[in-house]
Amino acid sequence: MTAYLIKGVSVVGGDPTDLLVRDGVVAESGPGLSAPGATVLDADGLVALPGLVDLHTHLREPGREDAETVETGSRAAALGGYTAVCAMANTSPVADTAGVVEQVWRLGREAGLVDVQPIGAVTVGLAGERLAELGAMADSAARVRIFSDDGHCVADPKLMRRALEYVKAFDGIIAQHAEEPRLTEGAQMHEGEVSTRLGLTGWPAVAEEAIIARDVLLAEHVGSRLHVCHVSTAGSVEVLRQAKARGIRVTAEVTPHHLLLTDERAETYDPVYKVNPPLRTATDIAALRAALVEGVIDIVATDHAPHAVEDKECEWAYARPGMLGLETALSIALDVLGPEWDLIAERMSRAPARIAGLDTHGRNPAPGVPANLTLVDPSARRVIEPADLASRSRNTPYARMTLPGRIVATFLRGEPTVLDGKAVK
Ligand SMILES: NC(=O)N[C@@H](CC(=O)O)C(=O)O
Repeated sequence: MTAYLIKGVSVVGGDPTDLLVRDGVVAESGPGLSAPGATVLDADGLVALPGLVDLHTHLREPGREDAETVETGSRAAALGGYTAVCAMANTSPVADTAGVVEQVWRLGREAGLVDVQPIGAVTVGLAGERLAELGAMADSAARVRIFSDDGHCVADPKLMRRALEYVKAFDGIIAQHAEEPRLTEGAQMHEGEVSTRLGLTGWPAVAEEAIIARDVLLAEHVGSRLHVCHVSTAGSVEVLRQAKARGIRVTAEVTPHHLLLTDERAETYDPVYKVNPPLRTATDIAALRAALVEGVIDIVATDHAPHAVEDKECEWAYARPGMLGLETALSIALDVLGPEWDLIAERMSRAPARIAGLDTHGRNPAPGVPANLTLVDPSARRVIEPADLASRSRNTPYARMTLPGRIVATFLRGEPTVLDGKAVK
């Protein structure tokens, strides 16, 4: 196994130092290290972060390998600075059995570019009618701890209660896609001034907030762990703030796109901006950013949602919701938060690793820590070219935008998955 001596790197924003990566761990750190035989990487001006961890990735395999595979999504993740991703269950077949979650887990190991931790479905076929085999998925080789019907809300309160009760036995989590379906029938975008002007059916903020309010109370009642996917409204932030103040065991994520883009993008009628939950208003964005800094929202998660060309390049009403995220997330975080490295490390690596129970991830590079880390050039600026992305899909909302920051290298257990900004395999 090659050793790597990373020279002059700022670890999570600290003073420049050297890191020796050997045998899968950070073996030594400190200024002026030497290591005969090690490959030297000049990291002058670069920042080392713990490898990013994405709690919300759609890898599309099995079923829609034309949009993404475990391998192409893993490569996109590594290029984005990630060392672990949690793969959502809305595949075809749905990841609602031990067999399917083990298949996804095994494909992740074979690709070997990031650790792929499957999420299991809450209900059979995501149909919202009866619980999937949560225990069998938890006991499987994939050791599933997070369950989600993402793409669909677990709308039935009794089923949601049962799911929360069931996973409590093994300290599992229900990750809810908070959308009261009766309030979003036919919805095409955020309900507000822009939807009225465009004449598109709206997805009101209350459809999200009502489910979060219900679910935090259910989680409190049952004493179980709830995670709220892709929080998108200022009102949701207030519900979460109150829930946390009451000591309810709830965590929440926000996506990069909900931190940056508003519903005015729909004026272009370009379906690349169609997403669930929809892009909201500048007021919502301000509240989400503040909540992320404050910790009311725990993490940034990408909701990387690749879609094939025919599912995206069509009329707005027929386009699938969702946008790419893995290869641009860190740049958006830098743009939105500035070079707040400890905050970025916490919200994009340490906290998601803790929530998901991924013990070998989410630790600042230091002697003895598994070498899951990424090196960022904060001074670089890059123009996003969809054709250059490693994802099999092209539905990035940031096409031709100039964004700050570039991932120079990513290490998974001491082995580079990305070097010089390029995937190693
Ligand atoms: N976030 C999205 O807009 N899309 C998700 C599922 C979903 O939440 O609708 C997808 O799987 O494509």
